Amino acid sequence: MAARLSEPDNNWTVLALDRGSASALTPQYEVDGDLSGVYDPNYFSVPQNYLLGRLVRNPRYYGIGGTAMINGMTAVAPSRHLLDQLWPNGWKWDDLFPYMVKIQNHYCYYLPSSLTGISDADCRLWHGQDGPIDIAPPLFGNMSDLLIEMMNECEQDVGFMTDYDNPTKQYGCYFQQQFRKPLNKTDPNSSSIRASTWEAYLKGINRTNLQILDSATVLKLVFDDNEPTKCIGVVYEYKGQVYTATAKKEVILSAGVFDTPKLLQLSGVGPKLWLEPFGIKIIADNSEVGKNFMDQMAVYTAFETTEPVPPLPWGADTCGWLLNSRLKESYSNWTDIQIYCYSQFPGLTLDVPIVGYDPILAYSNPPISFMTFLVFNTLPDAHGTVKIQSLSPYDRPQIDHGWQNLSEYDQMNLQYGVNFVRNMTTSTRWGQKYVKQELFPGNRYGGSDDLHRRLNLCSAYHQVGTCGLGKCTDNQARVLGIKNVRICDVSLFPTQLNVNPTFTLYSMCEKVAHLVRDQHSHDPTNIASIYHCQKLKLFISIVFLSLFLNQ
Ligand SMILES: Cc1cc2nc3c(=O)[nH]c(=O)nc-3n(C[C@H](O)[C@H](O)[C@H](O)COP(=O)(O)OP(=O)(O)OC[C@H]3O[C@@H](n4cnc5c(N)ncnc54)[C@H](O)[C@@H]3O)c2cc1C
Repeated sequence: MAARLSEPDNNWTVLALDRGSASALTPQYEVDGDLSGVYDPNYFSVPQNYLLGRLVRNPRYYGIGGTAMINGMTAVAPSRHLLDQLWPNGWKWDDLFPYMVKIQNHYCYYLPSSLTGISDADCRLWHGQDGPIDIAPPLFGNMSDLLIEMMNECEQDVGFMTDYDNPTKQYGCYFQQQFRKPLNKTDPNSSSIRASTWEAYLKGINRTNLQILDSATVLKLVFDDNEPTKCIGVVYEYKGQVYTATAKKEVILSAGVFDTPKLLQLSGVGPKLWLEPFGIKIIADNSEVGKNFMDQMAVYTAFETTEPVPPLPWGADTCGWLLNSRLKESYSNWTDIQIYCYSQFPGLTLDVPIVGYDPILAYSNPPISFMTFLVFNTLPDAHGTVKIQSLSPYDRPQIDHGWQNLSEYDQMNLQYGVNFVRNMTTSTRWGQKYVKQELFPGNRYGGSDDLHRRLNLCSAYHQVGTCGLGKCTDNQARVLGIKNVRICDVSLFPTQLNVNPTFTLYSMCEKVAHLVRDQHSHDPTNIASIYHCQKLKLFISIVFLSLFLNQ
């Protein structure tokens, strides 16, 4: 957002504020692993009844680039049908698709289709080449027999997708595509780094009209004394001092699914009933701020294999499925289950104490080959809330996933996924050749899949929805009830997706940048001015983007 809005032809100045430190920009975060761990800022939920009182761990990352600096880098387009049926006008597939193309620099343009699995025609139809974000496909030429045989098995069973971004065929099994930048585009053996938004949009940019300030924590929004619903900037803390950044045009909140609703609520924008007990002056009784919180849910299974399961070339996690549980008629046009298989447990040592993952497998470091299957219910019924629990901007909000009593659908969807994995590993030719036995849950819970779920269900880390389009905002992403504040992060999702969120998020943010540009390029008050706040000249932020005008 900051990069787009500070493009020279806009003639605007932008200030990007992020509470994280500059350590994000060290080479450690350019490596491709999923770095999420106990040292990240973990946002825990309140106890969840269905989990027998366990908390849900929600890792985040503070720093420029956000949580995508520690994520699994999976790049996947959403279902065309889901957007068309469930998303508001202006945000259907045809509206977002141009931006999906705009973000991409896809490797189907640089490598032969025998390696990428994507034909030249499909490459041109579904992928972009001029965008800032590198997307690396799996390299079919460099795969082990185990993976090729899995692909063949899938092809016969549920179908294999060589390109899951092709919306005419988004069902079945796949090898993962990633936000990944090989250092030499045309060399399939090149080493590669994480293609984060930092790397894609901001690294190396030197613009006098863009200031990026890390270690700057936004405390609240500032409103005009004479026009109480008009936002005119933000208050933030930087190196122990408090400053006010005045925004000539807009503030754009991108603090994520937990902190965006928290900041709105602390600023007096949210459900009156939630804010009044804290004595907060109500600026706008927007009853949707912090509601509609949705997280995909995940359970793990593990199987002993006859040989080690290699990662894909470029080190990507191995394979996955997009499936339909057929439990809901209204979801029949898109998938509602995603299954990942990993050559081992992702973050094995990290989630163990928290999600209750089988301690025997986790701590004994078994001298055996095994693979794990992670089953996601991508579109759960369960909805929760995110609300402030104190007046301190440094406190995390109270997070309730709404996993108190899971609906029949939510439980059966997960069961369908686990049954599918069991069938794949025991009844197919591939399973009989490569899989020895179920390690987890195995008979750990006396054969009870319900207990397995209750003791192991965890977040799939795809939390969305706490200031959704068309509910909490208008369909231009402007927060209802106040002026000059827009959202651009996963809180803006009006529904869950059938897949991982960031590919869609980046496309949405490109669209939001477009909307901002459209609105203000016709604004007759587009007059030059630069504001000084104590020691700083002010412009706009990514995390809290205050749009200004240039001189
Ligand atoms: C372990 C893990 C693996 C994942 N894997 C994938 C994957 O493979 N593919 C995928 O698509 N998605 C994945 N996700 C999900 C994805 O990473 C997130 O949905 C996405 O990064 C959220 O982006 P966001 O911009 O909404 O928020 P964030 O990325 O969380 O950004 C919020 C930013 O706001 C800043 N901030 C917060 N409060 C303040 C404040 N008061 N003042 C100033 N700054 C503030 C933070 O420092 C942060 O930089 C994964 C998530 C996790 C945790």
